[in-house]
Formats: sequence, structure tokens, C-alpha cells
Amino acid sequence: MAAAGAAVRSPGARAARSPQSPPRAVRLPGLLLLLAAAGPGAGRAARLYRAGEDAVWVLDSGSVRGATANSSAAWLVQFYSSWCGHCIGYAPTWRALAGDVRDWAAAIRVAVLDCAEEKNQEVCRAYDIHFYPTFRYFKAFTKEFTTGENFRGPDRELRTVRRTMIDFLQNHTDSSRPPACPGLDPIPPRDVLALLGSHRGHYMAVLFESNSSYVGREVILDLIPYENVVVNRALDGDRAVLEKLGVATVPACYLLHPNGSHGLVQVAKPLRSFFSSYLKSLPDVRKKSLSLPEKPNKEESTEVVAWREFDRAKLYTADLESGLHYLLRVELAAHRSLAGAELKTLRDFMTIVAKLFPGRPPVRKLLVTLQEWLATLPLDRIPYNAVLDLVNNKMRISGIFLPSRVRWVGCQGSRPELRGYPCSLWKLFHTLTVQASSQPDALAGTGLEEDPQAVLQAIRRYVRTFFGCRECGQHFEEMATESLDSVKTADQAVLWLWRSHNAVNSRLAGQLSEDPKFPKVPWPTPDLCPACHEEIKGLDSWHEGQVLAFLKRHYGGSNLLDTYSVDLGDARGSRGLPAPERPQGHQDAASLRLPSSLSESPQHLLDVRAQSPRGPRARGEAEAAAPVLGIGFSSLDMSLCLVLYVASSLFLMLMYFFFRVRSKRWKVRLYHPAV
Ligand SMILES: Cc1cc2nc3c(=O)[nH]c(=O)nc-3n(C[C@H](O)[C@H](O)[C@H](O)COP(=O)(O)OP(=O)(O)OC[C@H]3O[C@@H](n4cnc5c(N)ncnc54)[C@H](O)[C@@H]3O)c2cc1C
Repeated sequence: MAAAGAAVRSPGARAARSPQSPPRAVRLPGLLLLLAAAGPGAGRAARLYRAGEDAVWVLDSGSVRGATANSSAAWLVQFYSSWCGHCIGYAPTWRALAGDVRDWAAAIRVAVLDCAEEKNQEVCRAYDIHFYPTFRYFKAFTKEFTTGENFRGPDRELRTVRRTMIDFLQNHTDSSRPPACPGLDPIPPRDVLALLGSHRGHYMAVLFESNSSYVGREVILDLIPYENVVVNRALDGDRAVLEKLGVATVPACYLLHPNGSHGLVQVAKPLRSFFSSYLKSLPDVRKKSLSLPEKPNKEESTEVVAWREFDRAKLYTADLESGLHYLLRVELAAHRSLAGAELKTLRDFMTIVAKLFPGRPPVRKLLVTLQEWLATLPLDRIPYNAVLDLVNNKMRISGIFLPSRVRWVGCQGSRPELRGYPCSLWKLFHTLTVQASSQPDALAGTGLEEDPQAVLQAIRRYVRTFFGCRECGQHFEEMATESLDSVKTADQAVLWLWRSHNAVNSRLAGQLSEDPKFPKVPWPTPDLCPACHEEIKGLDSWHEGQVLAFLKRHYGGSNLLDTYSVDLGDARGSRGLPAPERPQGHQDAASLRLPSSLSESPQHLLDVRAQSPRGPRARGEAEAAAPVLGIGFSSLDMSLCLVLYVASSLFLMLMYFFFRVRSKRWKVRLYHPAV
């Protein structure tokens, strides 16, 4: 235990320091520059782990398959998301674990892969990663592609994970066992007696221990890279042997020297680190070269990201759009296809978003198109790629567009891994509840208009089903189960979310995921809303009426600034017009509807095939056709091609008959000039 503790200290200490260390920042006149490496879609790196600096193997889309397939070592990979608070909080433990088992690398390696990086999103989908962190074991010498075995342990404490690593190694068959991994099963105690006095040219250590102890196996693995020493373990069942060797308590280490002498090892404490350290420092015991995570050849590109000065009292379109981009193109991408309750959750959530999102017209049009498509789709399963095609507007329908990059403004973090997506999601959720209470008609015709909890329920189900941070989802669900029933009006829904968010803030205050520049305090702070705070009998209290009014102002469309928003270029369709008006309720949303022939066409295509006389088979084909989107053509593209092809063939045939008839007439004229 002390060994673990000692090892934990070194990487852990670094990790514990880092959150407090200031961002590498340079202040230039009027501009604060953050030095950050390239990263998750934002051109900013999520650097929870640093290749070559931490003992962790940092994998990515290009290396994960090569590393884990047919490897001579087993792997334990943590698929994480750099924005996920739990992953941030767990990073010191993971770094400490990797440092602690660094010497086991020839047998088993500790790795990470950041699913928040957009370039890794395909691979995370291939490995079926829906929530973060997800831990997967990969056996050595796997020939076929595998998504790995889920880590199963009572907790994620360092010692627990280390023990499961040992169990996993022992579960290898003899043929698939990493060649560098020594035998981990105990030898019969009597065999030790037979070895006494023999000369074998190297040290041999035997760890006597109880059946439940892991010390022996840990010491065996610790000594993998050391020459001139072999370590075995034996159980303490045979009292006679123990007495003969003078072993009074276990764990104990009996050492046979190369020259045939032998005796019990005397250590101050019977701990893994004491035994390992003793054996490593024996004369002539040397460390072989060790395979360790390499530093990348190229220096990680450090790019200069300008700090965007912003007003905390404002809401930024860029944050909301970046959040939508991440939600639709990265978070949902974790799901190969959507069916049943998942699909319904997405449908309802998109209905709420499409009707209530107060952003720029091209983005709202896109949301409406997506929502209408989802709402009218007769299929009970759709491939995610079909959603992506629509979001990417493969149809090139003018005036619908969602920027495909992240640009945080009010959600900037002082370090790349802080804030960002979860911050934007909160802002989106608050905006939705506020819009629903300010525009009572916005949801008319959706079937959700009568329900004051509709927006919160849609958010709740989205978080439970799709939000990658599973623990966050569970906490949110607990809050909803406890008190969401009390919400009877749209205003109460606004306040419920505000209260719940503050509860999360106070739970997370002081944790590693807290940005020191943006401390988690009860919000709105007195400087933002003096009227929200009052003192009742000496106690700081909220004036909820004022809070509600403040939230409606803060998350209202008129507080939304387009500053720093990604230029929509031609796609905007409203360039040169005054700044986009914020939605005026349902009327506005309706006016955004595309001509039905356009807005319905993707659905229509799937529809037509699904309803064809070939029934379910056609439905299957319809679904299967959508992945074509993944290589750049949607089913719609293909169908348009077909239509054009048929039309041009008809045209050519017409031309052919036309000229045939004319040439016949000429011939008649030539042969009968008098006619
Ligand atoms: C549904 C949900 C549940 C989460 N649960 C967890 C969890 O269990 N554990 C974990 O580690 N992380 C969790 N997170 C992430 C965490 O809450 C933060 O989003 C993240 O740490 C980033 O913090 P932040 O400083 O950007 O502020 P955030 O808390 O993300 O807030 C974003 C912005 O919202 C405004 N704001 C703050 N408080 C309120 C309020 N009460 N009402 C209205 N507006 C407010 C402020 O302008 C603030 O800058 C969760 C996120 C979401 C969306």
C-alpha cells in the first residue's frame, strides 16, 4: 500500500499542482494570448495527458488499432472526454496508476484516448463508447478487431484497478499470454525446498502469501524489466514448509542467491514496495531497457489562441452554436444508429430546440429542417449518418447552416480542458426554459404545449440518454426524480433549472474541473444582479421574483450577441441584412419552414422506400442506404442522380426519335422532289 501511495505521490503531485497553475498566457496590448496545443475541434488541445511526460500511452484514431491489435502486451485503455468533469477529476489517479505500473509495460499498458477530439470520434464510435470515462481491456495477440472487455470493479480506486489488471493478465490463455509476463500462479511450497542449495546463476525470490494477497504478483510484475532475478509466489498453506524456512508471518520473501546460499529477506515493512525495492537493489540485478510511451517526434503544435474578451452579463451566439455543433456532430456520433426510446428522446429534444432556439436564421432553419424530418420519419431506427448528412446540409439547401467548428466565448476556459461544451449545454438549457416561458405559443402544435415540464423533461431525457458524462447524467436524474414533479408552470421550470444548476455548482466548487478564473459560486452573483440578493434576518437570501426576471433577461433573445460568431458566408442567405431578429414565437418558427418539397425530401426518400410493396426489406435497404452518406453521398444525392439520369435518358430518346422522323421526311423529299 505504501508502494502505491509513494508512487501516487509523484504523478499525483504534479496533477494536483497543475489545476492551480496559471494558463500559459502572454499579455499583449489589448489581447491576452493563451498558448495551447491543437485540440478538440476548437484548434485547442484538451491536454489531460501528455504523451512522453506522463507514463500513460496517449492513443488516437491513428494509433489505437495498431497498438491494441496483435500486441505482445495487453492494454487497459481509458476512453475519456477532456471536458467531462469526472474525467478531469480522475486524471491524477490514472496518471498515478500508469506511473505505478510503468515497469509492467511489457505485459500490460495503461493508455488513454480522448473521445472529445473530433478526429477520434469515428474510432470512439467503432469501439462503441457512449459514456466517459469507459475502461476497456484488450488482450495480447488479438487478431480480429474487438471493442475490448469492459472493466468491472467495485470502484475505480488505483489499487482496485491495479488488481483487476492482474486478474486480467491471469485470464489470458497460455497461448495468448504476453511473452514478457512471468507466471503469476503460485508454485507448490515444497518445490522451494527442492531448490535450496542449488547454484543457478541468478537470484530466485519466492513470495509467501495468503490466497487473497496480490503482493506476490505485484512484485513479480515490478521485476519484469530486471535481469538476474526471477520471482515466484507460493501460498502459505503448507505450515511444515513455512516452519522449515523460518517464515512466521506472510507476506514474506525467501531469497535464493546465485551461489546457493538462501535466507529470509528482512524488510522493515512487509509491503510490495519494500520487497520490490530490496530485490531491485541486489548486486548484479540490472534494469533492461523498458518500452515506454514515446514523446511524439514532432513537437506538439503550440498555437496561439487569442483570448476573446467578453461581457459576463451577455449571452453569446458563438457559445450556443458551438454547443449545438458538438452535440449534433460529436456527442450524437457516439451512437451508430438511433432507435426506440433513444430516437424518441432525440425527436422531443430537437422539437424543443427547433421551436425555442433564438439564434441566427440559418441555424434555426437547420434545426427546423432536422426537427421536421425527425418528426415525420416513419422509421423506428435511423442511422446516425443520416442525421449528420442533414446537419451538414449535404443537400446544399440555401440558407440552412450550422458552423462546423467550436468557438467558445463566454464558455472559454483558462485551460483547454476546462469549461467549453458542458458550459454551453447549461446555457442552451437555460435559454430553452426561458424562451418557453416568454413565448407560451412557441410549442403550439407539437403536443408539448400543455405541459409546463415539457422542456425540462426533454432536457432530462437528453442528459440521461446522450450526455457523455454518465455521472453528471446520474446526478441530474437524481435531482429531477427528487423535485421536478413540483414544477407546475413555465416560470417554475426556469427557476427549477436555475436552482439545480446552483446545486451542481456548490457540489463541484473546489474540484479539479473548476476553472480558477470562473469559480463555482451561487449564480447570479451580486455584481450581476444586485436585486436578486437580499438579507433576511442577517442571512443572504434569494429574491426569487427578481431572479426570474433576471434569468428571463439574461437568457432572452435580446441579450444574445453575435460577436465572435463564425461567419456564415454565403450560407447565411441573409448577409447584408440587419442583425438577425430573434424569434417571435411560433409564427416565426413557422415562417422559417422550407418549401415542403425541400424540407421533406430526405425523409421522403426513406419514406418512399420504406412504404414500397417490398415492405420491411425496403425499409432495411433504406436504412442501409444512409451510410453511403458517410463517404460523401447521401441517399438523397443518389436519388437525385437517378432522377437526372432518367430525365436525360428520356431527353436523348426524344431527340433521337425527333431526328429520325425529320431525316425520314428529308429522304422522302429527296426521292420525290416533285412532291
Ligand atoms: C446537466 C449537467 C450536469 C452536470 N453534472 C456534473 C457533475 O455531476 N459533475 C461534474 O464534474 N460536472 C458536471 N457538469 C459540468 C459542470 O456543471 C460544468 O458545466 C463544467 O464544470 C463547466 O463549468 P463552468 O465554469 O463553465 O460553469 P457552468 O456550471 O457550466 O455554467 C455555465 C454558465 O452558466 C451560468 N450559470 C452558472 N450558474 C447558473 C445558474 N444557477 N443558473 C443559470 N445560469 C448559471 C454562468 O454564466 C456560467 O458561466 C454537468 C453539466 C451539465 C450540463
